[in-house]
Amino acid sequence: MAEVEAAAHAHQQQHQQPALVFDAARLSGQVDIPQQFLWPADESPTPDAAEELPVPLIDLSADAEEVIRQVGEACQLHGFFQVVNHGVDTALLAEAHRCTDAFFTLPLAAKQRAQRRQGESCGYASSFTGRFASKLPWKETLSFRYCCGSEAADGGVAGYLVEKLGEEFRQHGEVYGRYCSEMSRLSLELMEVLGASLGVGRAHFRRFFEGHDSMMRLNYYPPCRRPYETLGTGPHCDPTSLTILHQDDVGGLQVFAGGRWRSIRPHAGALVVNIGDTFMALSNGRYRSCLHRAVVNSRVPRRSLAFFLCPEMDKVVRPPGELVDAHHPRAYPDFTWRALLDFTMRHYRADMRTLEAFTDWISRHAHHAAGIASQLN
Ligand SMILES: C=C1C[C@]23C[C@@]1(O)CC[C@H]2[C@@]12CC[C@H](O)[C@@](C)(C(=O)O1)[C@H]2[C@@H]3C(=O)O
Ligand SMILES: O=C(O)CCC(=O)C(=O)O
Ligand SMILES: [Fe+2]
Repeated sequence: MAEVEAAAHAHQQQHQQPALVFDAARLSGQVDIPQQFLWPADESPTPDAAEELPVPLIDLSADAEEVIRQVGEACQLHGFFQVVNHGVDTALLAEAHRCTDAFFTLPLAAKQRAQRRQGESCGYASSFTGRFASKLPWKETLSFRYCCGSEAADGGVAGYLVEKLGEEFRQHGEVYGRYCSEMSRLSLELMEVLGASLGVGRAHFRRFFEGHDSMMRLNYYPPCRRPYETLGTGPHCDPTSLTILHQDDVGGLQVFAGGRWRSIRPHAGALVVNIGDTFMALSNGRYRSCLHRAVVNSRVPRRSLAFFLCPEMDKVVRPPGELVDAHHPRAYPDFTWRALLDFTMRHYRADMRTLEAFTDWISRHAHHAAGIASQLN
């Protein structure tokens, strides 16, 4: 069994506790919550509303040079920006949120039909109770794969939902399938902008991500009576390449920038985009993957829809030659997304140091740990 999951399991056995289940319908109303959900004081959110982070709202229909400049500036600073006029129908956004509500308000047993199995990244996870022994996130998630190279036009999304939840979820699966296709289109467009802003041309990263093997995660944060001692999503950098997030109007996303936590206020119709660790490596460290988290509140549930662009599993992650020179030596070794995903699923709880820890791990465990069959750099 993998270390992080084994830790939770061993902890439960050692203390003779029954396996912890995050039954949101029950826990939401309780003041007395299991200690596994309580975060240490130095990591928990402060009651004073975090000040807002000024994240540029980039109009994708504006002048191309201006878009490239704004994206480049944000990515060098903290790696977060928002986009409007992105071409994603607001009715589709609303529909995806409705389907998300319908799923998470089902009885626990019905959601558990899609239970994520140990070592897998897809399926229903109620707070990762089987995976971590402490600092549990106050949320439920449903994750599935969107495979751009798949024969199915929807990347296999509807088929997955029907397989796990039954025929009555086909229509929801089709909605998420359309949503993912739109995210796929938008993320490839953004890859062109990122390539242009890094001076390697529009085609480079678009080509790299053609046939991508991505992931969609629906996050559902129930209200919590102890919002200043819990966290919806703990501090982490996304290990993936590019994240496109749509948050509802509740608010809760915070970014650690300029030495403090600041919030990204919801903006109707806007999508929040951030650079992940894998793109930070592809840009040879030029663009930043930034620490972020989600806080919860005592009043209302919060939803967010996250699309994580990921390369094909065995594609070698290596920056283009133009980004490597005497002043900019290689910041990270070659690796595959399969190896980094495996590292975060089995050996390391994602945080702000994931990429450094992964680099150390590769150097300590021979180069096959990077997923590269024949070359070391
Ligand atoms: C509280 C947490 C949520 C998270 C696990 C974590 O401890 C901090 C990292 C988060 C992260 C980031 C990478 C993956 O997206 C994820 C599924 C994981 O394994 O670690 C998430 C977890 C999450 O989103 O709930
Ligand atoms: O819900 C949010 O606003 C953030 C979620 C997140 O960071 C993630 O799913 O990786
Ligand atoms: Fe994230």
